[in-house]
Amino acid sequence: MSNNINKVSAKSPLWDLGVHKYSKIFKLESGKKLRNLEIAYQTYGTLNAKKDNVIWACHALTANADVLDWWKGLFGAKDLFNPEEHFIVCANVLGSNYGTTNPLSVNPVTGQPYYLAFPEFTIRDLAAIHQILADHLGIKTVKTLIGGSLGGQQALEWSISGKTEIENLILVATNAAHSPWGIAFNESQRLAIATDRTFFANKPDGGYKGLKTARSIALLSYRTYEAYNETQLESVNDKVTDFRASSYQNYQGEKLCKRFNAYSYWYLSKAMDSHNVGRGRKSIADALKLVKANTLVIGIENDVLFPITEQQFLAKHIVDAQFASIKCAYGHDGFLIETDKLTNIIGNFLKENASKNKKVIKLQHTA
Ligand SMILES: CC(=O)SCCNC(=O)CCNC(=O)[C@H](O)C(C)(C)COP(=O)(O)OP(=O)(O)OC[C@H]1O[C@@H](n2cnc3c(N)ncnc32)[C@H](O)[C@@H]1OP(=O)(O)O
Ligand SMILES: N[C@@H](CCO)C(=O)O
Repeated sequence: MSNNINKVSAKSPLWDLGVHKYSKIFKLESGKKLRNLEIAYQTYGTLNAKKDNVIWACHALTANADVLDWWKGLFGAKDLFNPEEHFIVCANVLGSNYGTTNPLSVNPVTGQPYYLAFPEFTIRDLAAIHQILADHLGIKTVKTLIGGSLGGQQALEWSISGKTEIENLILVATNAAHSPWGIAFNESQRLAIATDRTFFANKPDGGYKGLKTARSIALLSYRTYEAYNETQLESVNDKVTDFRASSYQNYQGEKLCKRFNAYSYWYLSKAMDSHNVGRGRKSIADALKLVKANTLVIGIENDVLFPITEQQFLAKHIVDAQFASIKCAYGHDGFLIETDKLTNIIGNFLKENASKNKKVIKLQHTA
């Protein structure tokens, strides 16, 4: 975790730790139990007296709690979501190797790391853990909850649970249920990991080569044909081997292996597969009607992993939701990169809603 925790702690006496040790047993959606749950999180800025300036960010598959690092341009000192005005919270998700309880944590029952004995978990479990952290921090209202991709899945589930008041909900490049296409991509990545026999050896770098291949596969769903043409096209026509695109796939695979591990990747990709807001509820559309927040759904026009039809579906079924799309040659990963466009769209949406809310309050007052 980054040093920001200490910097923030020094400024704010309210948060002296970046890890919340949950004292109860955490019951997963599956019914399985997890003891000694630890939630690593980062906060930036100060919670105001009214406790109404909370911006809560949910991260995607391989990021961490340091949202000012991975979502720069949207989150930062001079950005739309800044610690001067807002109290920004970001929690590392269950299963991730950036501080929250994960497959390499010690299982208190055996005294050994879990590895593949870690229980499977769902997006709904991740949402329940955000709730635990909000309770711990004394947060009852979130001004703006935002997430992209797997982060958007969590934000949506948390909003549907209705346990914390969410004023504004921003869903980016995400969906109501993970698609057969998305699950197939994730399964292909897990197949790659499982072909690496070291994955079953229970050591921290187990499945390293498998993870490298998995990231290479995943990248094809995060980028586009155009993006590869733009960045990896050869400048000469006489090559028959050693292509730039090949080197790029290798590089990206290795880059992830240096900061992540195959066990976290395995479990988190399964959590993504589990996402379906309709599970145990009347239908997906009915579940979406439970969202009470002012909602903005943003899609990326050439996203092949979470196609824009999925965000249009969300916007159609969430009551009074607004929809916007952005163009980005990158495709899906554009949600991490196109921060100027996101700032513009989200900034306008929040301004509009602030004036709408003011109008409502004024009307109630004069009535
Ligand atoms: C501790 C941490 O880092 S955790 C937090 C960081 N990660 C996250 O938050 C997860 C989400 N982020 C991401 O998925 C990514 O960072 C993204 C999508 C935002 C950007 O992806 P990037 O990999 O930076 O961009 P892109 O796909 O353009 O690749 C550029 C990299 O590939 C390298 N590259 C480009 N072409 C080639 C090639 N032909 N051969 C080899 N390497 C190449 C570049 O040199 C560059 O390397 P660098 O990352 O070491 O600077
Ligand atoms: N590129 C993202 C996954 C896509 O949502 C990540 O590595 O977290």
